Amino acid sequence: MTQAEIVPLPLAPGPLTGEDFPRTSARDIALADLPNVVATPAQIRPLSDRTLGQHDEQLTVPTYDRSALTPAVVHFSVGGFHRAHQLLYFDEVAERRISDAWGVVGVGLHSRDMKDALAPQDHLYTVVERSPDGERARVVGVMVDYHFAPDDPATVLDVLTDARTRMVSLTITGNGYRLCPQTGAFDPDDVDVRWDLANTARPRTVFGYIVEALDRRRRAGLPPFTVVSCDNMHRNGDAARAAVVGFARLRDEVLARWIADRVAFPSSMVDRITPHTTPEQRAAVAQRYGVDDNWPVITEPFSQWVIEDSFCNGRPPLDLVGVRFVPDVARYELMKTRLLNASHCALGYLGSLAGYASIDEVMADPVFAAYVEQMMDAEVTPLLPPPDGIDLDEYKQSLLRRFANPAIADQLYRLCRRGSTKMPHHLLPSLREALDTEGPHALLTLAVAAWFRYLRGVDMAGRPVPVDDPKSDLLQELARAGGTDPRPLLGERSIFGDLGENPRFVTELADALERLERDGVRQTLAAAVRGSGRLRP
Ligand SMILES: NC(=O)c1ccc[n+]([C@@H]2O[C@H](COP(=O)([O-])OP(=O)(O)OC[C@H]3O[C@@H](n4cnc5c(N)ncnc54)[C@H](O)[C@@H]3O)[C@@H](O)[C@H]2O)c1
Ligand SMILES: O=P(O)(O)OC[C@@H](O)[C@@H](O)[C@H](O)[C@H](O)CO
Repeated sequence: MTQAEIVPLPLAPGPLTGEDFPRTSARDIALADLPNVVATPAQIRPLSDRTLGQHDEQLTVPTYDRSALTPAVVHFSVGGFHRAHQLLYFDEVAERRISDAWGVVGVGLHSRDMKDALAPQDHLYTVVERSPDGERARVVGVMVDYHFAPDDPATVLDVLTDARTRMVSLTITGNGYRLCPQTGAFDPDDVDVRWDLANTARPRTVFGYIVEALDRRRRAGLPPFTVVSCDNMHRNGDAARAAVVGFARLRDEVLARWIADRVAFPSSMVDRITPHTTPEQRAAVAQRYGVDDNWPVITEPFSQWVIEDSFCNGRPPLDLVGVRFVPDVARYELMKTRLLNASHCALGYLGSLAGYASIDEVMADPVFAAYVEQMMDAEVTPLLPPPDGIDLDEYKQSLLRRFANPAIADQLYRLCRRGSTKMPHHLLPSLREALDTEGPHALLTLAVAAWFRYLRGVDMAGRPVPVDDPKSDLLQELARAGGTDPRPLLGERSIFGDLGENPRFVTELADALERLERDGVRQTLAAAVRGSGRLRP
């Protein structure tokens, strides 16, 4: 294979450059045009410790001694995002010879797929960063082991109880916390929670594992580990604390108090848009880099991680590789979730109803691009706390560019999943605050209308759209029953709180639903943003 023209990778856009993933690693690679020459089947080699370095020269591989890594982090739910984000930072710590004390052990709870993919390749995998200008690929080596918990709960508990384990991190999705979105209370009646209380050595939930391991550590006189949530949720550290302590309380009040006093639950803001890997992308990675990776990850160049500086068993030296430790992460998290994640929800539902499949297609439509820019500027930004050194205009412009990145073609179905968890965290708070303060909110209301319409399971042309939500049965039934009357759905107080009792909002939402039905998505959006100067009449 030939070396394609190397062009320097622009740092991720926007004023937060200082916190972006560093580009100065010893084995840092430049963004390259896609190689023209592809590997022949004979040149494609499986990924393993033994074959490292036998792939295309553009594929950078770990240069550190993987066998020297100490397993210190246990991560629950290793999906695309964990592999594109947290593991890369830890990989960088090892690669720069900052420390070999922060190896990561992955744990899966629900599917054996990741174990089947990673175990045969010594837990190595490829991350490909793609931008419109090109891409670069890197093999990550910092994952030292992986367990599928239902196969071997005793081993997972042993690893968690091991004195070398100093941090446990989570990407278990918002639903995994079993907290009521409105009250924040832990659900003691969850069927898996009940199971875990009766089967402490064979838990099903993350909390069953964490609490049993903390109990064993307490009894053995070992210090606890820090629990770091990396899920997109408001104050995700508090959510993790509420769930862990809430679960422990159901077991043993003394243990619950020990956990509440001794365990640190820092909140974090995490950001890197990471779509699901498609079979075509896997094949392209094999052809371009000569590596047969069972499950590569495709992601964007931008990456950001801001963590509250609160650790109870040593802090990993992540500050040396671009992570920002701060006293309070709230303003970063609000900026990110209410601008990025809320926009993802809005564009996901509106774009899907209009027949689009990926967000770059949506952003290429000027009506949608103007809509989301206007929603962020006029309706969300005025409600955000003072940004403190962050240029919000630049930040929003960088979001528009990131959404429009055709090289990752982020799937709309991914953005539309779990609306019943995401809308209450990312979008409804802005809407509620705008209503309370008499602020503009027509575009946020349209996003809610689009979600309601999406829940009927078909787009505006009658084609099916996937409704992937833990509450899908109930929500779909209510959405279909209501039609353009939002009241049945708004009656779900666990999601909407008292929004359904605001007559003004109910009328506006009904009107938005009727307009979507009557005029279609594009025309409704165009009418809503016209006058902003962003869209010509
Ligand atoms: N993909 C991104 O762009 C991105 C960026 C920032 C944050 N995140 C967050 O990371 C989390 C995972 O996202 P992903 O993109 O890796 O998704 P993914 O679909 O690739 O992986 C999700 C993982 O979570 C597990 N999971 C699902 N429900 C669970 C539950 N109730 N309890 C425990 N585990 C559960 C799945 O088994 C899977 O391993 C989400 O909360 C997401 O908000 C994702
Ligand atoms: O992963 P979810 O389902 O919580 O949300 C979908 C996307 O909005 C999200 O994954 C973003 O891509 C991510 O938050 C970017 O950092």
